[in-house]
Amino acid sequence: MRTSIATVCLSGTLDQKLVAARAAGFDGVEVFEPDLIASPLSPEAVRARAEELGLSLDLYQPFRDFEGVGQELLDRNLRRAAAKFALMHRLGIRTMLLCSNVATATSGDEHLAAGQLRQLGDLAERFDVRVAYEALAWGTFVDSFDAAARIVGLAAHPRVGLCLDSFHILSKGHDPAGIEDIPADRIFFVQMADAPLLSMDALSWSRHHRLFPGEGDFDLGGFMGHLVRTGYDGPVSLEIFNDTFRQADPFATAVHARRSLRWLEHETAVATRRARRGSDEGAGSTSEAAAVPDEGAGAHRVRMATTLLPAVSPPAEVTYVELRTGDLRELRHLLRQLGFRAHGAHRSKDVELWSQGAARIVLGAPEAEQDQPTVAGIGLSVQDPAAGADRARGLYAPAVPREEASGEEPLLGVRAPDGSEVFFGAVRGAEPQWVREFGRPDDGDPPSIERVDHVNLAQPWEHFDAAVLFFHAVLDLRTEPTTEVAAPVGLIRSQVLRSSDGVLRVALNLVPSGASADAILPQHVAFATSDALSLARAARGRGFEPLDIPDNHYDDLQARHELEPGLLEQLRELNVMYDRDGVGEFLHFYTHPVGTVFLEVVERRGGYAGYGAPNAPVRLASQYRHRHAVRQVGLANPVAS
Ligand SMILES: O=C(O)c1ccc(O)c(O)c1
Ligand SMILES: [Mg+2]
Repeated sequence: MRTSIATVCLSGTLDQKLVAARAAGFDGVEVFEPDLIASPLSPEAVRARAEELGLSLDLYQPFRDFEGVGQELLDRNLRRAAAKFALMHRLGIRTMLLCSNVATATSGDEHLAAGQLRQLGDLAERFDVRVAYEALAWGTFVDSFDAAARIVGLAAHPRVGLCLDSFHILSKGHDPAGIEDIPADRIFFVQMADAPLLSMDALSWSRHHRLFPGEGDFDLGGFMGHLVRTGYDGPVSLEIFNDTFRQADPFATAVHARRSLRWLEHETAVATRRARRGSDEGAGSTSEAAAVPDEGAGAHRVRMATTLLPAVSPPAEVTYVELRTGDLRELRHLLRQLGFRAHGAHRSKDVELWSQGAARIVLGAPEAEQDQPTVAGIGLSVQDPAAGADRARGLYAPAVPREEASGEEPLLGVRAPDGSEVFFGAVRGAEPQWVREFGRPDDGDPPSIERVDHVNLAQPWEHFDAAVLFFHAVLDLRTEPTTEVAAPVGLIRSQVLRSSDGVLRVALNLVPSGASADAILPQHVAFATSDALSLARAARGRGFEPLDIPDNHYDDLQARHELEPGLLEQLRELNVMYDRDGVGEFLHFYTHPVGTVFLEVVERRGGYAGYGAPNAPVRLASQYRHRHAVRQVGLANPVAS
């Protein structure tokens, strides 16, 4: 699959955009006109730069408001087009994008538009270029790909074809299956964009909220399946108008973009194979060959070569979560109060292990000087660790180097966009083999915590969407609807992703921009228990002081849920929070924050599937007060050590 990216997706200068696109491995770019106009590089210099980098310049865009106009304006539009065709000639670009008219069209007559496009085609022929007509979702008369396809069909000019943009088609709810009726040689260009389902006007949605494939709500794998069945074999390009990516580092965004297309290529390979299942070929090979036999007259012919990624290795267990901080004393203290046992130090690495049931916390010092604790990594056991790591690396996730002394279990690590690590290890009986590389656990009460329930990772604004894509593409975690939580420092956007069986649940939180200095970064590990109240009581017996929850919360709970008085009093006494959904109940309590990290204990009763979202504002306000109080008295949290 040939890949391309519109320069509008990236921040920086035109030259930086070209270098970033190449560095991320794109084959080509779409030159967005404002980027060229603002550049000090001549068109010839841009062409030379692209050649030097080994990038093709696939498209010049956009040309606007051409068709459906009166004769006088048409003449002017043709002169305007001639100037741009001459410019394209200097750039060495063969295809121009023409957006359907949103401003000057006075007629919706498709024969009139087609005749005008035919004249544009004649002009394009003189400059040896071609025109790809794209229906914008907010076009005055032409706002659907089938209308654009009819007009292109009527124009019947070899230099006039279509640009298909998934956003304009899917945002309007149009059925992309109709793409299969378009002759492949009429599809000149394809732009892929994802987006969250929002209720707003299409123009604002398109200009500000597009996302890279795999990050939004559109079925782009299905879209691509229709596309490849036409026989289209041209570039598949990304055109993502998005306020965040316009500000983020272009090199990071380009890698992120490339990962999204690699994922989409895989989904396309899957969709193509699924459509052809039952036919004899394809089942075993990983490459969807370009030369699929023609299945007779009228049959769709797949020509695009798409390659599968190694299969997802679904997590069988979260084997550990790694926390790093310069001062481990407070975390040790909290773990002990919650009933964890210390295994002591690793035999060759500078980390220590704490465990309870199958919940394991690895504590270590930060890689670089850093005072705030962080959730630094997640360990997973999977059936095929090598395949899991290969898939991640196939999706451009950097490998994390790790040394193993002889006899130690190999773990394969990759780095997520925010720098945290995901390690793959083998599934082995009751306990991972590496546990024995630490000391034997000290004595303690029988475990009340069973395992890690979920991990909550704070994401800086520029990594949030990349992290969603990373966890979705690498581990096939599925997104749940995003929620917004009101905190004293601003609105926190939260996105939960989970494996189909719920073994791995990751909640990503978008830290409000500008709030970082004083914000409680919502980063934590939650442990599952079958009896939160007993655990809270036992912890209190070990001196544990939970995060204090205001009485108002309990009064509100009572009003909403009419709890049995006995339960309500226990919740209130132990600072345990409560929620209920259609199927079950949720009891949960928190430690106070240690810097930016805290711990949570959760009990899911009767299949409760959520995370206590209604309680999050209360919890965030308590954490904020705690932090504020700590600051005011200028003390670290009391530590008995
Ligand atoms: O928002 C726009 O104007 C615009 C321009 C060019 C495109 O390809 C597109 O999809 C939208
Ligand atoms: Mg477009």
